Amino acid sequence: MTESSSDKLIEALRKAVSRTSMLAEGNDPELDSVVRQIRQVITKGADAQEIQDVLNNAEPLLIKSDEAQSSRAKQVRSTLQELIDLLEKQDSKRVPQNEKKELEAQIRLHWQTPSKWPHLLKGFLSLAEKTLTQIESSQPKSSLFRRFFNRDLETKSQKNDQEIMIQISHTLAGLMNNLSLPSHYDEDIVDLKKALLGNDNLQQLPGLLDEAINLIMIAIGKTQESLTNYLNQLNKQLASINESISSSYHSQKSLSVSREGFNNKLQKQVTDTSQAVQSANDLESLKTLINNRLSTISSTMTEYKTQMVEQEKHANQSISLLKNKVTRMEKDTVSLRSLLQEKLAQAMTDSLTDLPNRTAYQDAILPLCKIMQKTQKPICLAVCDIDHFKKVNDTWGHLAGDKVLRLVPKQIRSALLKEDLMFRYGGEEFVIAFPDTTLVQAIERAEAIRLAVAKTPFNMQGEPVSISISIGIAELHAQENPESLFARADKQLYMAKEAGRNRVMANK
Ligand SMILES: Nc1nc2c(ncn2[C@@H]2O[C@H](COP(=O)(O)OP(=O)(O)OP(=O)(O)O)[C@@H](O)[C@H]2O)c(=O)[nH]1
Repeated sequence: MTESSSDKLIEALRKAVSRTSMLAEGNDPELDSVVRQIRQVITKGADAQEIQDVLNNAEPLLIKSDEAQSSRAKQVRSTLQELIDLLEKQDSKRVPQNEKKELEAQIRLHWQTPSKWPHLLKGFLSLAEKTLTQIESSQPKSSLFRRFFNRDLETKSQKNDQEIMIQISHTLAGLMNNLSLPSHYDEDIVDLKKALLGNDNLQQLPGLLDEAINLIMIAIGKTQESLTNYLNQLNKQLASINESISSSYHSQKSLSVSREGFNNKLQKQVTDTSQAVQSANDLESLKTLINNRLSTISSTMTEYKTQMVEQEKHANQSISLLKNKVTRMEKDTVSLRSLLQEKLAQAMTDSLTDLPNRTAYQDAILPLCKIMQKTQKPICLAVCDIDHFKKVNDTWGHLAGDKVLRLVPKQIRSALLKEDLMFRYGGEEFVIAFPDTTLVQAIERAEAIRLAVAKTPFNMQGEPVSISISIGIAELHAQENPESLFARADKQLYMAKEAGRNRVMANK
């Protein structure tokens, strides 16, 4: 995993966790589907960009849900306060002030924490009981507490009590409206609301209050279960980030000390987070804990990134130096190679005729013969020599001789196929290789060459001069080497000269 994608992933996870309280609720079907999507993306180990995209889509819903939760919390706070006020209305002197102040302090502290709502409601229940007990002891005949549990005859004070009870019931019913529970609890809520609103029996109030608390507990319980699953997945994600970084660290041994420190640090942070998640037991503290942990991990990552950027800078500088050196070396090699090729070509080329020279012949003839032998194709060699060339030099001068040496190969070439290879073997001697050519075909070709030269009108200092060539030919035998082939062809040339020149002789 690269640093930037790790950063992105950390950022995405941070965002996800900052919404943990909403993600865990699972009460809004629309939000539920988004939450499921987010979890799937995280569980399958998608990359940071994918997670980011899903979270971005979820953002408006999460904000909406966040606002809904905040308004529910406000509703809970005002409901509890209304319930306390109702008790006070009954008989302010009978409400135990210490307990009341304690309960109000608890409400101020915890009204925003859903997991504390049942606790706050129980606090109210206990305050109500204490208040009513005191009323009972001071008014034994018309005890509200007694009437709470035993149907009594209607009295003036009972009337008052019933009014208060109705108000309490309505207040609780209002709270039920705002209690966000999964849809399969809808029926329970409706039943409870009906019971609360239609209730004229004081005795049933504590039971209804308990039922309300139970429903809240169910909501909170579900939230905690979802949150625990979510955090477990999150924890696995953190461990996998750690593993990726750790394996990436191991694969780059050169960046040793700083990376080792970073790796240990990160590993410890992830382990700590894992342990802390296990031991945390309420939503709010889990949310804060994960946020803090991720923030620490994020800073470690940033620190690591800075170090890596620095190291990368150094590495880039070295690489760039190395690259320049290699480029220079490559350029040198290219120019050296072309110089070498040039020299080699020069060494292989005859400067007077521009034909491949004897060295080139020796380089080419062996592989050529081998290929022909291997493929069982015929190959013939012709050795050509200008007749009485010494006389040309002697009569017309060396420059005229050079001119003849340049013109004769051109005439020879005119009678060759493009596959045929011609070399200046030395002095006034040329060698021609006829690949894939039988002796009969080669003799025909040589005859054409001889004629082409003989027919060419050479002109020396304004005088027409006849030039001819003699040719000796041999065909390569199976297993024969090029030296032997040349020797047989050369022998035929000698015989052609002996026979009177301007002729082709072949070793049949
Ligand atoms: N102008 C010129 N003459 C060359 C060159 N190379 C070799 N020669 C001359 O070619 C001549 C070859 O002579 P010989 O081998 O005796 O040949 P030849 O007797 O004249 O003729 P044949 O008996 O028919 O082969 C010599 O005089 C060499 O000096 C060259 O590059 N330029």
